[in-house]
Amino acid sequence: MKIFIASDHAAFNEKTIMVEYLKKNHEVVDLGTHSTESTNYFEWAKKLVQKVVEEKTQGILLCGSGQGVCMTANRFKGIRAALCRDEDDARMTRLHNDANVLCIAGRKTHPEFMKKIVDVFLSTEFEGGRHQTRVDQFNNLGE
Ligand SMILES: O=C(CO)[C@H](O)[C@H](O)[C@H](O)COP(=O)(O)O
Repeated sequence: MKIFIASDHAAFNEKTIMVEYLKKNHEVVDLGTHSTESTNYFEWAKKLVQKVVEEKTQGILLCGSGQGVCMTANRFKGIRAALCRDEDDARMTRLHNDANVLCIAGRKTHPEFMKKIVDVFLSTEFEGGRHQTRVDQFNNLGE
C-alpha cells in the first residue's frame, strides 16, 4: 500500500526517521517539509489529505503536538484524522473510526514508540458493521 507522510518543521527529524523505517515494508511518499526551517503545519496537512483522498489510501501527519495537523486534516471531506498518543489509540481509531490519517506529536513521542503506533495503525483493519453506520452518518455532517 502506498502511504503518504508529511510534517512541519517541528517534526521534521522524526518524520525522516519514520520514512526510513516505513520504506522497509511500504511504498512511502514524503511530501515534505524538507528541513527544520519554520513553516506552517496546515500547508503540509492540506497537501497530504488531498493525496489521501485522490488515491484512497492512508497518510501520516506530524507536527510538534500533532494537534495542528489533525485539526486541519479533519476540515477536508473524506478525511478521518486521529491524533494517536499510543498503540491503543491507533488500534481503536482504525477498528471503530476507519481513520485514514494518523497524526503524531513529534515533540512528545519517542521515535521508537512512534514506530509501534504506526505499525498498529497500518496493520489494523476497520471492523465495519455498526461502526460503518456511524462513520457514514458523521461523514455527511455539515453538508
Ligand atoms: O500545531 C501545533 C501546535 O498545536 C504544532 O505543534 C506546531 O508544530 C507548532 O505550533 C510549531 O511551533 P513553533 O513554535 O512554530 O515551532
